[in-house]
Amino acid sequence: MSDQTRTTGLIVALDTQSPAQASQWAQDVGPAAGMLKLGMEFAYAAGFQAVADVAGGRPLFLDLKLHDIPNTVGSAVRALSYLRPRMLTLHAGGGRAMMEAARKACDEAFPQGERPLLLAVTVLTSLDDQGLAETGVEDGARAQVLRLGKLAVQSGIDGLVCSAQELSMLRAELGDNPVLVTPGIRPAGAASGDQKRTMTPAQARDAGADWIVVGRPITQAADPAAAAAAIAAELAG
Ligand SMILES: O=c1ccn([C@@H]2O[C@H](COP(=O)(O)O)[C@@H](O)[C@H]2O)c(=O)[nH]1
Repeated sequence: MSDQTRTTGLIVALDTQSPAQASQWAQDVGPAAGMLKLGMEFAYAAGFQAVADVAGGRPLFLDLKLHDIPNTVGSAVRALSYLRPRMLTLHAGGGRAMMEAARKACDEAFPQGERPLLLAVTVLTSLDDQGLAETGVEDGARAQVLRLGKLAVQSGIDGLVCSAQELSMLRAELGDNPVLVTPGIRPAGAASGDQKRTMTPAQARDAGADWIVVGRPITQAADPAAAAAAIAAELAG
């Protein structure tokens, strides 16, 4: 069922170790990308000054998936505050105290009205039920996403990273407020690669995504600009 009041934006994942390549992709995708995502691969290889340079003032989704003891995660959030990301990720599996520490650090370290949205990663989209069972979670991805999603919201987290397959369940259980961001998006016919819980851009939009995250289907396309424009058009259609 399509939610006519919600608009779904495109976040492009700039997964590379090269600042020149990331900048080129950022330029290629232009305004089709409502946000640019830079994560572990880029930050570890190129450094955080390069993160700021590539974002260049455009809205930054800093996808570092923080996961450590509360004191360390809180300190990391404070240390990252100079980058002024629009969204910042941490793992919900770090637990209530860790998520509360991240939220407290955000409230203290960012100027009023400028704190990033904190997003909790529930179950990675590269995991199916079988892969998740190997980690000891035996009642499936949907149950775990809902459990962690509820915990994250109770802990002061603004939104969730989940697969589009869980969107309708989360909207029914948690309502309109949490910002729901879905990677694992594949246009019809695109290779899934290591992603297990996938949906198309239009399916994710209709299920209630605020943002979809797309990397390789854009960055590895022969024409990244055209690939991004096609996905933006699918979302708008
Ligand atoms: O559960 C998650 C959380 C984050 N990601 C990130 O999204 C992109 C997806 O890239 P594709 O090339 O479109 O598969 C990537 O940067 C991941 O780190 C995710 O895929 N799943």
